[in-house]
Amino acid sequence: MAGLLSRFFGRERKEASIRCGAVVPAAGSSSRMGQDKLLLPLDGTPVILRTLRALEDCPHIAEIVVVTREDLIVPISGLCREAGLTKVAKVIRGGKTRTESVLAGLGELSRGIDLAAIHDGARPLVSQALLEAVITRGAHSGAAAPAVPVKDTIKVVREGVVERTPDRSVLYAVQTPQVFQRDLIATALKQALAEGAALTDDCSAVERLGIGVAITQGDYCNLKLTTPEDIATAEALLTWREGS
Ligand SMILES: Nc1ccn([C@@H]2O[C@H](COP(=O)(O)OP(=O)(O)OP(=O)(O)O)[C@@H](O)[C@H]2O)c(=O)n1
Ligand SMILES: C[C@](O)(CO)[C@H](O)COP(=O)(O)O
Repeated sequence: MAGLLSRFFGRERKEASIRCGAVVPAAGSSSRMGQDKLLLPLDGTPVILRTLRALEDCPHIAEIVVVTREDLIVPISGLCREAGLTKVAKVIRGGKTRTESVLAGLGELSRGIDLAAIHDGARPLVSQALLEAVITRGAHSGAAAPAVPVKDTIKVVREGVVERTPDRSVLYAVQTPQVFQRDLIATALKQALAEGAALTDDCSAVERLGIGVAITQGDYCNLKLTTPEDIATAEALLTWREGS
């Protein structure tokens, strides 16, 4: 493990020199939303455009690779062009699973970019403060993710019956972007794929290697649009943020 850590985290970085590539998985099927969520207008602006604008505005991000479905390549490329986004280098086809989509995107980042921020296309409300914190931490520690403490009491339920109630004080809901040394996350995801592990986030691949992921402060506003009521929540959050 010490060998792995020194191989991936060996070099100290200075904040000024951070050059991060963003990979945006956007190749999902929106099955829980019931309609294609990435092109849905949120206060008049398509979800994916809000997500990409937030990444474009972050000074640490040098380039963006969007990974999407075949049928969305043209519409998303068009939106980026019309909006004048200059950091979106490629819009490519994704895979059957999120892990495959992320791996495809990592492979398309330019040579010389050795830090990757993986951010869901479906998280359009990510703030500049959150991006700054997690990218800086990822650059220093090799693996970082934003998270928020869970607010509800969580139950482990099997066959409709509560099995146990985990201690809430150690439970966090993890968000994106998740930021990693590029070789580390590529190696971790390839290994997870080869071993047939079904992952719901990218940190899990790194955790499987026994490597710690640092947690930075997440934001309850950085919600992932998953089910229909999330759209109404996101619209309300936008209005609330503009007023504050
Ligand atoms: N094969 C896949 C599956 C998901 N994603 C992306 O991963 C992010 C998080 O996934 P989720 O919100 O679950 O999106 P969907 O997979 O579209 O949703 P669902 O599971 O309800 O179908 C989304 O931006 C989604 O487009 C991807 O790039 N490739
Ligand atoms: C990566 C993620 O957004 C972290 O919260 C989340 O795990 C994606 O999960 P989903 O099953 O694709 O909704």
